[in-house]
Amino acid sequence: TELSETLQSQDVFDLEYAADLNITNDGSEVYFIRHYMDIHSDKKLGNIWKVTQNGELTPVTTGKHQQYGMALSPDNKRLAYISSESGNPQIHMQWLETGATGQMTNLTTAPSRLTWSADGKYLAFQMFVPEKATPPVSLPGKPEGAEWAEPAIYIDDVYYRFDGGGYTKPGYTQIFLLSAQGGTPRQLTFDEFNNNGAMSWSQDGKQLYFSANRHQNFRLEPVNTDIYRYELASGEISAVTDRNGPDNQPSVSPDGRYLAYLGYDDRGTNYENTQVYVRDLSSGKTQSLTADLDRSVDSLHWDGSSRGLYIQYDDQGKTRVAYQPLKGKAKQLTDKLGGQSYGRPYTSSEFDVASDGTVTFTYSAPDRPADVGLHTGGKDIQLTHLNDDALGHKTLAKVEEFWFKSSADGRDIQGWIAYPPGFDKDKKYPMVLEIHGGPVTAYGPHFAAEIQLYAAAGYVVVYINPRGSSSYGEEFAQTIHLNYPSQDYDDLMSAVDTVIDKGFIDERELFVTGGSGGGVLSAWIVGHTDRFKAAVVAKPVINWYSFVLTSDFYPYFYKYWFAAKPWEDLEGYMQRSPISYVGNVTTPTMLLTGEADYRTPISESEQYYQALKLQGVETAMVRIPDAPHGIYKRPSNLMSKVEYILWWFEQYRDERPVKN
Ligand SMILES: CSCC[C@H](NC=O)C(=O)N[C@@H](C)C(=O)N[C@@H](CO)C(=O)O
Repeated sequence: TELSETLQSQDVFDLEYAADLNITNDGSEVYFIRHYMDIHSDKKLGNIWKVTQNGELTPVTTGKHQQYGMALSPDNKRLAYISSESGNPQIHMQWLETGATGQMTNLTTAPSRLTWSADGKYLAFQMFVPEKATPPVSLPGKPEGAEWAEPAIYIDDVYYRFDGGGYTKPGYTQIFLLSAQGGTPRQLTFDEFNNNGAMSWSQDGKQLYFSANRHQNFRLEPVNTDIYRYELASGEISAVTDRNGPDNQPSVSPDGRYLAYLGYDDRGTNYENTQVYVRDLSSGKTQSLTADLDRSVDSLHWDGSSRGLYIQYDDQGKTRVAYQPLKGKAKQLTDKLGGQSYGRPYTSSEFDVASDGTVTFTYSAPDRPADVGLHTGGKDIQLTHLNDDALGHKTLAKVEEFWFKSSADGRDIQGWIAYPPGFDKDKKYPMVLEIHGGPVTAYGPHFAAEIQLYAAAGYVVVYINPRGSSSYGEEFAQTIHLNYPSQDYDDLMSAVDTVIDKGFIDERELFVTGGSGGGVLSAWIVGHTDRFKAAVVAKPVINWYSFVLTSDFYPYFYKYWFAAKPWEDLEGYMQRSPISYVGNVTTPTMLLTGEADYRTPISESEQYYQALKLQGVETAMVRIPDAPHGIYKRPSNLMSKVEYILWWFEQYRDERPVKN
């Protein structure tokens, strides 16, 4: 295969994908955000497009903007969305019959969660309301015009920085009401809670349901959200749910009788199945519809007749939509969802449903990021082909599923092999083992620029869902509760052995990389075996003690991933930390992390780098300036990541290019 016909790292700027799918009531049209990568700003931008059932595409908005958060009005005549075209994010509206568009707000911070009332007269939305920060100290004696250093920053909140959001400012997210005619939004909530979960109106418009964590100790009980009811007439807020555990995504049925929501009883483990609950709003009687599913439901939409719900959940690396009636068994509709996580092959998708039951969803294929798909008449139809222009003439890696037994206990584990373009089974290839993070997430047969680029460089790429991954049920995910890393290491090694046994891998040319939880496991691997020629450990946790005390979401991590606080169980923390095994490492190991990663802070990578230096192991550190945990979010950072990983591996290939 000619090199020009395979994927090159700069091609990531040509990728597009669909998001924010909104289907019209009659199912004839789907509005969606067509995301694209802007090579000048190095950012993902997006405009609204419309696609009909026969695949006819029309632009709805245009311009180099970030447009998102789209919500089609109940009568399908207007489209509300958030756009940054005036310089900062504002609510905009388009009247679809005339194409007239208006900026509806002049807000000082970014709006989110646009939610139409059933009569189309109002939009509820949320916005952060800053509070005045008064530093406890002010310096005396500054002469007029003097240029002193920036003032010291005083912090006293539990959450003082968030990955991807930077250092926090004092204040809370509040709920607002905007007339669909525009004008001044009215603030509905004022208290010292983040009223920031999903919202749903009662059908008569008198109440607004929302989810939030409004417990006094909410900062240290990070997953204990509940559903609340806001009375528009009085401003009164009352709790609808009250259990220990998350309750979110409230959704009132079209006939106004029921409230559906998602949640689980918090048993303090690393994972519980998220179930669908339905409450009869007059009797208060509540039932779980998915207690027997043994999968986590990620989203739901009511059937137009209020007789059941369409639900989305991950299953063995794929994402499904099923119809779950209020009484009786679920009916599977499609398993073709995915494609929104275009860097690595995580499950990531969304769907919407028309009144007649036509389902639109993000259509996944291993060789394309998310397109718009439709499920109608029992069939799946791919409505858009957003990347055929950029990728259609390229030879991409074929992705093949395989199952194998883990050497630890014979457990069945699922994985995928991505074959280099022009693959010949009679030749021997180098292998890259690529490991996902989470750790409770799932990879699947979805497009991933990183996997495709390693394959385009000539590697057979192997990725699996080791024990602890989601999409296989509660027992599988809980296997690593207080036990990570553990036999997931054996699962990974068994995958390598299984693929070697197929006969086309050069056993001397094994490489390993992984990010975040996958960084933990790749560092664990080099501390436990020397069978890999080189490794790249991306954005890892190296030392659980320091991770819990530097990561943004620390009240969660110490509580759900460990039996005690770090100082109460030093031995347990260190026994599970890759740093404890650095003395065994001989594999050349490079670190790669964003400097603004507040999830797995770069200090984790620095510890390993310095330890490897002290050990005399070949190492290097790649720091990506300003990049948060999601390194891939700026296309050039995704390019840097892949180019550095491939470069590091090439240094240790037998027939390698001359080292510069
Ligand atoms: C309820 S927060 C749990 C942590 C969170 N899990 C979801 O992915 C997380 O951020 N984990 C990181 C340590 C991690 O491994 N992230 C993965 C997957 O998102 C990554 O590849 O970045």
